[in-house]
Amino acid sequence: MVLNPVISKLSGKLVVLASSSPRRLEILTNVKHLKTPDIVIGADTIVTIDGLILEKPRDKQDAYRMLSRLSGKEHSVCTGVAIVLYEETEYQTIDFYEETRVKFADLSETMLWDYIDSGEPMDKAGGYGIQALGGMLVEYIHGDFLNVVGFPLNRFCKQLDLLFNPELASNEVVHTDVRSGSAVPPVTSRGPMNLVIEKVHTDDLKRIIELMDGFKASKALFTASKMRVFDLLQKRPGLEGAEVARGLQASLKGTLCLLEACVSLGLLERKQGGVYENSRLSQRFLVSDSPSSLLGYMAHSDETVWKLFSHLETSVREGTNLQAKVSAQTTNDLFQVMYSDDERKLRFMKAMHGIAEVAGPAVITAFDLSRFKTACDLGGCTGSMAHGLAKAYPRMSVTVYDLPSVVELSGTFCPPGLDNRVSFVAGDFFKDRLPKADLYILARILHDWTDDKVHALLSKISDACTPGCGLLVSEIFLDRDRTGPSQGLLQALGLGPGKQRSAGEYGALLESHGFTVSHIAHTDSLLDALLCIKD
Ligand SMILES: C[S@@+](CC[C@H](N)C(=O)[O-])C[C@H]1O[C@@H](n2cnc3c(N)ncnc32)[C@H](O)[C@@H]1O
Repeated sequence: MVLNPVISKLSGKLVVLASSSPRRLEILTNVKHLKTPDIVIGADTIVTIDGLILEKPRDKQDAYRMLSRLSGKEHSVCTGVAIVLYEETEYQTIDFYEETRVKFADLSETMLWDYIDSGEPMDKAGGYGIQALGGMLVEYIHGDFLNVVGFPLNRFCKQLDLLFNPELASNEVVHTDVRSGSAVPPVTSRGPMNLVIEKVHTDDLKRIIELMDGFKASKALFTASKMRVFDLLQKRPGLEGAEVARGLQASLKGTLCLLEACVSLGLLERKQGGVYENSRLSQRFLVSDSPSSLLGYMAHSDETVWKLFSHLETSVREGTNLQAKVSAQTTNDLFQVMYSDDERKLRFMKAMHGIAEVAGPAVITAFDLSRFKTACDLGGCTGSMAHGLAKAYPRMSVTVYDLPSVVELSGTFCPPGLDNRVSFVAGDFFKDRLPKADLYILARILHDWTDDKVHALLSKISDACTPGCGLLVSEIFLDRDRTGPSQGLLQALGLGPGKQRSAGEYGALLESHGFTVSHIAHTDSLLDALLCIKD
């Protein structure tokens, strides 16, 4: 096909590219000169692999997750394009998508991080740009190269050809939607230019509103969880709104609003006949008897964290920690504050248990720990991680070490059958002698403490270790430049005296106590992990 005659159909017309992508703008402006307003072209590109859609990475960690998922595999790049053509009082829409298969080479950690640190992945679907540095990640492609860059020019021209030369239309399937101005009067009365909402603006607007409304979504989730909406619908799927209201002993109007909000958030589904069912998400995380239930974490977030965050401004202004703000206690030990109330303590333990059950398996299996025969999980709380370790490593015995008031309640969380290899020891890891072990674990411990306290604890662990002993640290690792992940940076806002750190910062602390970092794993789960060995 000779492209130029087709594309020249656009000259003399003002074409609005409804996309913020500079790459699409470049592809289109290279082939035509834009003048009068008649056509809007919208396009968006996604990358898909193993049934997952990868859009633009939120932050470096997200880019890392995407690129390591793509490493060594073939994936699809799909660009959807919509062309809206205005002619007098009518407009016509054509939409299509183009798919290109791309195979990535096996990427080393260094290559991945060098590429992420170049900053290139951040505004690109799938986290790479094939036209620039990202080209070095690619082994081969099948299909249109420009489609991977962001705009399938060849297919676009074919569609224009069909549009301007309909007599040449082949059997190709084109979705065309012609509407008359009289059918949609408000549209035509405003004129075509008013219809052009730049995608960049709508995306930005959506993002900012989403952030502003974040608290409403959280509170709707907390409330539905607290009122056991998901448990009710798990037991009795397919209830109507009025039946749910009766089951919850709540008002019909309020219940319907809550159910509809939950549908919009993907927590519930409304089926034919207007009945409600749990979505996959709520079946997995919001039902009490699910093994991955996060209801405990939800209650802690609602009852404790939510209240703390209502003091955020004061804490930022005064530099005080949020815990101290609400409790009026002078101690810097947030656990003394947290555990001063039994109900709050149990809620906290349930929260820790829920997260450990969900995120623990990725940490436990991030490295081969089979050479360690005894482990001690310092601050191991309910023993969730310890039971996971004992299950994953059948020759390992694990001691859970935590404060006496925690150990006295941890029995209620124990799964049956494994108790002989998991034991609990009560003590204070800053003051008391640590149990002997080949492997020590600090899961979500160090972020709660200042550097001084971290040094004190690491020094005790180092003294308890013989050469070859391991220490596994699991935390949310911040990116090297502290620009993400936001989950870690938001957690830092609610911390007491503690601090979020990068893997490099943890490594430096550990090395100052005679440990050598052996492996770092950025898991796809909530927590990352670092394994180091005593010199
Ligand atoms: C944030 S939680 C993490 C729990 C668990 N490691 C996990 O990942 O689910 C911190 C734990 O450290 C324990 N802890 C705090 N101070 C302690 C101390 N001085 N000695 C022993 N354990 C302590 C707390 O009781 C709590 O269980």
